[in-house]
Order: sequence, then C-alpha cells, then structure tokens
Amino acid sequence: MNLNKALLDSGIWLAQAYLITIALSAATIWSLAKFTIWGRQFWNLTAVYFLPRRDWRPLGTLLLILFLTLCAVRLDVLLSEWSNTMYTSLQKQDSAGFWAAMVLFAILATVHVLRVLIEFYVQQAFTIRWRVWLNEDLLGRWLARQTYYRTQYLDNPIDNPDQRIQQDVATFVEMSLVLSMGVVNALVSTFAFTLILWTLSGPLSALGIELPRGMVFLVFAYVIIATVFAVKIGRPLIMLNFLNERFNADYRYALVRLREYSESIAFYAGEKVEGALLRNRFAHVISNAWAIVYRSIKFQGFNLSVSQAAVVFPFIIQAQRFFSNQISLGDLMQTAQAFGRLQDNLSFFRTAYDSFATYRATLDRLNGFTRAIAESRELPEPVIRAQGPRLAVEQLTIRTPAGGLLIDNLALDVLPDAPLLIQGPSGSGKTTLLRAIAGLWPYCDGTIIRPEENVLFLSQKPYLPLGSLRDALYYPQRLPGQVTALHADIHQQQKTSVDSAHGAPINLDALPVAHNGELETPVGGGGRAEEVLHLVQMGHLVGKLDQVTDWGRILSLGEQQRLAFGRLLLAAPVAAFLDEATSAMDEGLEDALYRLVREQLPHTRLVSVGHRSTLSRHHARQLILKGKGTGAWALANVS
Ligand SMILES: Nc1ncnc2c1ncn2[C@@H]1O[C@H](COP(=O)(O)OP(=O)(O)OP(=O)(O)O)[C@@H](O)[C@H]1O
Repeated sequence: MNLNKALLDSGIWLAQAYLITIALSAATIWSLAKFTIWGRQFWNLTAVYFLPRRDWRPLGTLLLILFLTLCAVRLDVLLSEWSNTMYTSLQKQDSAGFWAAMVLFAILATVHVLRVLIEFYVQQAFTIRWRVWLNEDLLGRWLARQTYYRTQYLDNPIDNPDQRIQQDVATFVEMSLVLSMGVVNALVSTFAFTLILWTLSGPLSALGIELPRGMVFLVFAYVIIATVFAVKIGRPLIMLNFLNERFNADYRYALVRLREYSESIAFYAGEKVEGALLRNRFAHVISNAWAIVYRSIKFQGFNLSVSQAAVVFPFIIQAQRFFSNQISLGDLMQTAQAFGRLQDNLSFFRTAYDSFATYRATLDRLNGFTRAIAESRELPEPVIRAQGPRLAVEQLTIRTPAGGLLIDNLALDVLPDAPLLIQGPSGSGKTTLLRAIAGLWPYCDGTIIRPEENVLFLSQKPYLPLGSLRDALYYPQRLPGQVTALHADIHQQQKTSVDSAHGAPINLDALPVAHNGELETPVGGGGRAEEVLHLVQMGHLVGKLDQVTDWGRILSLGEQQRLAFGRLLLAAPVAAFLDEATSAMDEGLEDALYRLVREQLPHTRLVSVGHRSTLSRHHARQLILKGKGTGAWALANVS
C-alpha cells in the first residue's frame, strides 16, 4: 500500500462518491417525501429549515456532515487495505514492510481521531441549531392566536402537548441525523466493500453449480433474507414505542396535577383516589414496558444470531482457497473483514429498525401536534373590530359547543361612566360572554367592538406567573429588567452546575431552582408597585416584592384577588372585565376596592360578573342572562 497513491486515489474517490451521494440523496428525499407517509411528515415539519433562501447554513452544514461521513467510509477502506498489507508482510516475514505498515497506521489513526472529533462537533452544533429552530417554530405556532387554549375545542384534542414540544423535538432532530447519516454510511460502505470483496472472492460451487464471485452474492442473499424476517419481527415495536411515550407522559401529567392541586386533594383526603389513578397509569407504563422487552428479546435474539453466524461464514468459504495457496493470509483476513463490514452495513437496516420505530412514533406525534394547530385555526372566530376605546357588542349570539343557545342577539355599549354588571343563574353564560369578547370562544356570531390592546380580564382565581411578586403585579407586561434577570438566572445555574461538577459529590437537589427556592431577582419597576400594594391593602408584602417563590401557593385566594386589583391599577386599561374577582373578599373589602378602581381609573370601561347583590352599587347598568337554554337577556339601569 503506497501512501501517495492512496492519497490521490482517496481524493478522486471522495469527489466521485460525494457528487453521486448528493444526487442520490436528493432523489431519495424527494421520492420519500412524495411516496411515503413518514417522508411527507418529515417534509412538512422541517423542510423550511433547509431552504437556502431562508438561511444557507443548515444545508451547508449538512453537506459538510455528509462529506465527513464519506471520509469515514474511505478511511475504513484504507484500513482494510492496510490490514491486507500488514498480514501479508507478516506471512512473508517482511520486517521492513511490517514497520512501514506501522507508520502508515499511525497516519491513518491520526486522521481517524481528528475526523471523529470534527464530526462530533459539527453534528452536535447542527442538532442544537436545528432543535432551536424547530422549538421556536412549534412554540411560536402554539402560542400564536391562543392556539394553546383553542385546541381544547377540537373534536380530537391532542394529548400532552408539552411533551411534544420539549421531548419529541429533541428526539426527532437527533434521530433524523443519526438515521440519515447511518443510511448514507451503510449504503456507501456497502458499495465500497462490495468492490473489495468482488476482487477477493473466488467461484463457489454447490450442488454441481459453480457461481463466480459467489461470496458477494451469498452475503447479499444472507442479509436480505435476514432483513425480511427482522422487519416482520420488529414491526410491532413502532406501536409499542408510540404507546411508551404516551403512557409515560400521561403518568407524568397525573403527578404534576397532584402537585398543582395538592391542597385541595389533601383537604378531601383524596390520596386513595389519586393513588389508584396514579397506579393505574403507571401500570399502563409497565405493562407496555414488558411488551417492549418481550418483543425486543425476539428482535435482538434474531439479530444477534444472524450476526454471530456471520463471523465464521467467510472463513469457512475461503478456507479451501487459502489452504491450496490460491490466496494469502492478508487476502483471507481482508475477505473476512470486508464480509463483516458488508454484513454490518447491510444489517444496518435490520438492526436500526427499532430506532426507526421510535423515530416514526415521534414523527407521528409531532405531526399530530402541527395538525391540531392547523385545525384550531379552522375553528370559527368572532369578528372583533376596534373603534378607539369603544366597548360594545352587536347582534351577538353565543352557543355552547353542543349547539345550545346561551345568549341570543345581544346588543350593548359600555361607557366609562356606566359600569356594567352581568348577573344570571349559574351556567347561563356569563363567563362565556367574557370569553367571546376576549376572542376565545369559537361558537358565536355577531360583532364585538373593543380596543385592540390594553384590555384586562381578571378571573376569580387570578393567574400568578412563575417569578416574583412584582412580576405577578405587572403581568402580562414585561418588567424593564426582566430579560436580564432571567439570563442572569440561567448563567448562575449553569455556573453552579459546572462548578459542582468539578468537585464531588454533586447534590443536584441543592442547586438553586428558580421559582421554587428563595432567589432574589433585582429588577426595576419604580416605586409604583410599592404604592399599589399599599392601596390594595397588602402593604405587609412590600418588602417581599422581589422575592421569587411560588406565590400562588402562599397567598390566600382573597390576597390573590387583591393582587389582581393591584395589577388592574398598574395596567390602567381602557377596558377591564372582572369575573367574580371579589368572590373571596368580605363585603367591606369589596366595597373599598371597587371605590378605589372607580377613583383611580375613571376612564376605564368596567364590566363585572358576580352573584352578590352588593356589587350593584358600583355599577350603573345591569345585564341579566335568563339561562335555561332560552338565550334571553335583559338590560336595565341599576335603580
Ligand atoms: N369548554 C367547554 N366545553 C363545553 N361546554 C362548556 C365549555 N365551557 C363552558 N361550557 C358550558 O357553557 C355554559 C355556560 O358556562 P359559563 O361558564 O359561561 O357559565 P356562568 O354563567 O359563568 O356560570 P357560573 O355562574 O357558574 O360561573 C355551561 O353550561 C358550561 O357547561
């Protein structure tokens, strides 16, 4: 084996193989996208990312990874030739040849190590960037037009969207690369090693028939038959892997709910019921895990047997030619290696079948997710118009998802000096009317006129975001220092993790966890927040404004409702909707807070929903929904 010649040949080989592989890959991707379901799913999900018009780098990096993969195949071929040279020098007792082979190996091994490291970096960078893009794409679509909320109205709402965004995206990106490059490697290697085996293999005779280059045909037949059986045995793994993801996510979700509603459950002493539910969900996980184990035993058992038999196969076939001096020891060893490589390469499709099963399950889940997003866009949307600060509805008819009439042909105009109180029996559609005005309720006709921005909806149980009390007060506005604080937090966590990783042992539970522990985030916001806290009679919490903790658990419902009034004062919206926003307060407090709002926000158009008669004194007009499926309503001045 001559180094200069090897270099030149390798250069030519790489150039040819690169061009052919690119052409074949493009044709294959096109065919898969056109003729297979999963190819189409892949295309729909991510083709945009690779458009050079959008950004040339993803495709450029992919081409670089392809090149590095081909380099790996070429190196394998060179190592195979090297092994022939080395064994032949041993057989001939050629000491100079042997040492030359050692030097050659040092060069090849160095190139190999460098190639592996470069490939690792490029592949990792590629998957991380791809994941960032896909995550942003799905997250953006999920958040846009309140899809995360509206998908609940679909006939078939999707399960565990959080898992699809967080876990499935990562799995999809990683496996796409591993599988596609695996296929390229396997196919190109197959081609390269078939050529090697072709030159080394002699005729094969069986049953009086002589088959020239018999070994090449044998290995192909061997692997193809094995693959057909393996696919048959492995097929159920696709469904089992799909179910595995789903059952695990369902179990995790039930555990999260236990945490979220821990207090209510504890008051009910509902551990037994919850325990039964959790155990039931876990039982699904486990029975599916066993099904995967049994199926995998069959699948892997078959694969391992096929691979083991392949170890001695080439020796048995070539032994006769070696003993009759038709081939050298180097030839024999290279044949065995080439056969092994060819067998491995062709077997890639067989052994990677279970990975492919997981991959298809992931693709299915991600496509289900994007399909749900698209379907939720198809849901009807009420017409919402903006006419300055005007707040009104015209010919508004609201129905339940099942088609029952809630409100028929409603018309009203809310003025700043005439706050509106909506009352009516439970289930008559009071909250649904607010949902419709917010644009969240798909089942309504008519026109809604409201300001495009600066409208605030307060519900009975105010939402407190993860973060500090100040964040909760300003929600959903962003604080000036918020982004910086968040980044500082991530860097702090990373630094602590890395620092602890250098020393041992690491107690991961002791790492600062934002939003659970007692982290202080210094953020701006001026003194208005402090003032507002005093106004809503929560002055005792001024010192804790920047404390990050789970405020939703610490504050009583009444305090949370007072905090929401603080939010209202800070936001000073053009229109505000209060849905039983004082239900947990005593009447004195309710009175004080309503007076405060009227005093501080005289220009805000106010709409309240509530059952209490004491609310009437703060409102000039009253809308009464009659309920009982009639859709009837009455609008009157409060006497
Ligand atoms: N997502 C939904 N799917 C199906 N039906 C719903 C949905 N949301 C509300 N409804 C139904 O619409 C009707 C009106 O509900 P809504 O919450 O508006 O009543 P409400 O007048 O605010 O009642 P309450 O005084 O008890 O709060 C109810 O019959 C309710 O079951």
